Amino acid sequence: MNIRVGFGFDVHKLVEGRELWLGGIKIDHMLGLLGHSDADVLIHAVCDALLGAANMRDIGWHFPDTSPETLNVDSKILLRKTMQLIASKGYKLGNMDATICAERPKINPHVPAMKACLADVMDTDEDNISIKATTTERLGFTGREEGISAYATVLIVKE
Ligand SMILES: Nc1ccn([C@@H]2O[C@H](COP(=O)(O)O)[C@@H](O)[C@H]2O)c(=O)n1
Ligand SMILES: C[C@@]1(CO)OP(=O)(O)OP(=O)(O)OC[C@H]1O
Repeated sequence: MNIRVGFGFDVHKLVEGRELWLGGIKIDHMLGLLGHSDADVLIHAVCDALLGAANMRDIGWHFPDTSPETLNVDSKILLRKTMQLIASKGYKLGNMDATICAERPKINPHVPAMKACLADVMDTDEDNISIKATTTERLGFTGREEGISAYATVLIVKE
C-alpha cells in the first residue's frame, strides 16, 4: 500500500452581507466569509491538503479565482472534483484532521453536521474525518474577528 501525507492552509476575510459556509454547511452568524467561491475556508484547506499529498499543485491552480465557472461556487463541488483528481492517480482518502481558527462562532455544535457532510462528499466513513476548533485567544486577525483560517492534514492511500 502506498501512503502519502498532505497539508493545507487557507484564510478568508469576515465581512457583513455574506453567508458563513464552513465544512460544507451554512452556519448562522452575523458575518460571512468573502471569496470568489462560497469561501468555505475549511474545504479549501482540505482540497489543498489532498492536492499536496498527490503532488498535484493547489486549489487555485485547478480552480482559478478569475474563472466565471467558480464564481460563488459551492466548495463541496470543488472538493468532489479534487477527490476525482486524486482518484485519477489511484488515491482515496485515508483520514483527515483539520483545525478551524475562529474567535466566533462556536464551531463545536456544528462539528457532527460538518463531519457527516464531508464524509458524504469524500465518500468515506465519518471516523476518517476529524474537525477541531480553536480561538487564537483574541490575538491576531482571527482574534479580532477579521477572518477565519483553517489547517488540514490528510493521508491518502493507494491499495
Ligand atoms: N470558534 C471556536 C473556538 C473554540 N471552540 C472550542 O472551545 C475550546 C477552547 O478554545 P480555546 O481557543 O480557548 O482553546 C476548543 O478546544 C474548542 O473545543 C469552538 O467550539 N469554536
Ligand atoms: C476557491 C477559489 C475559486 O473559486 O476562490 P476563492 O473562493 O477566492 O478561494 P481561495 O482559497 O482564495 O482560492 C482558491 C480559488 O481559486
